[in-house]
Amino acid sequence: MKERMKGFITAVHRERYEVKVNGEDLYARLKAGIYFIDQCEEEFPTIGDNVELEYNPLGDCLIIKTLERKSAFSRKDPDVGMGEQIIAVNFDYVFILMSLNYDFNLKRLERYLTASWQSGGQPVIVLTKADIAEETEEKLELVKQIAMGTDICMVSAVTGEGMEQLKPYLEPDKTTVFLGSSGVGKSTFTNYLLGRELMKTGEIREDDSKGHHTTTHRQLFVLDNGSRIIDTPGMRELGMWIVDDGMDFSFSDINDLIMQCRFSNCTHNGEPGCAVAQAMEDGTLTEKRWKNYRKIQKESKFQAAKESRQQAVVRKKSNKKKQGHFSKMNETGGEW
Ligand SMILES: Nc1nc2c(ncn2[C@@H]2O[C@H](COP(=O)(O)OP(=O)(O)OP(=O)(O)O)[C@@H](O)[C@H]2O)c(=O)[nH]1
Ligand SMILES: [Zn+2]
Repeated sequence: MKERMKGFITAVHRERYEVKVNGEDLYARLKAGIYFIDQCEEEFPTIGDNVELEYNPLGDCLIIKTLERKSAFSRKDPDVGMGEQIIAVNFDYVFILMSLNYDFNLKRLERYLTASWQSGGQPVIVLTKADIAEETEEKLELVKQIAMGTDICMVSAVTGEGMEQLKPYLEPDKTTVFLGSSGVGKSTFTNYLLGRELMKTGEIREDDSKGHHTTTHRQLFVLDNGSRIIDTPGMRELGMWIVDDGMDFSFSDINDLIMQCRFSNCTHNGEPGCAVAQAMEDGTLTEKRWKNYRKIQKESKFQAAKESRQQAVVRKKSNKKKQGHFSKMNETGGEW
């Protein structure tokens, strides 16, 4: 019997995982007989996952089980039918970043809050760019009205003001993810917390199967006190998705109903076998909630269309400045 151990995934490469096992960094692979079989019951591990593995003193360990997650952000993945794409797991806090100027949008904040509560993590509202904000008192009042008890911090990554308010969350062994639209200052904020240039230190050199070096971006950062930050590209996209199809997060009960309608193109206006109508009849769905769903759905479509137009403009501008360079996109993000 091989020795079994528990580990924590700190990085995901193409086929290998970096795992912390009893304080030691090891490489691991998925055990094929468990993960690559038809009807595999294990979730594929991702950064932040706790796993069980078979220790191999001579080479890569073998991951045999993905342990239960205490929190997760996922998204329905259109490429895998009904499948789900896991974005981040096992975080304690979700910092919802919103800037106090261009990005200030209460509807969106509401959506981020709902998504955060549903993820199992605890949201904390972080209002960024306090150094250049105007009408801060008024805005803070508005945020308080929808925050419903969620802590609110106002910070600047440029002057450092307000940062001490985040200390109670950024504790050793706690994990935080950031949620927010492009340009709110996530990179600047992460750099501030790390106290160094992320782009310079965040790169991993990896040998691919043909011996070429590839560079990927590190996605789990450990602050000096041992507190962890997960920063995956998926978390960045999630911000946009929540605004796009916020429905998937806030109204999962209604989504489940809609999937049960007899006709896949049911408009829920009296068709036979409509699960929405049925639920309203049994009283499991109130008319008020249904109306609210319809209303937000309409707004979210409108908002998504507006944002994709804005994004297109920003992209065009930044491509002109520098052919699609990523860091340039970050900078232009702050201009609108
Ligand atoms: N004045 C001021 N500017 C800031 C602050 N934080 C970020 N910025 C600026 O805002 C712009 C966008 O910041 P980023 O950190 O790149 O934003 P981001 O959220 O990482 O953007 P994406 O990478 O597109 O998701 C940059 O020009 C930053 O210099 C702040 O606290 N105060
Ligand atoms: Zn229906």
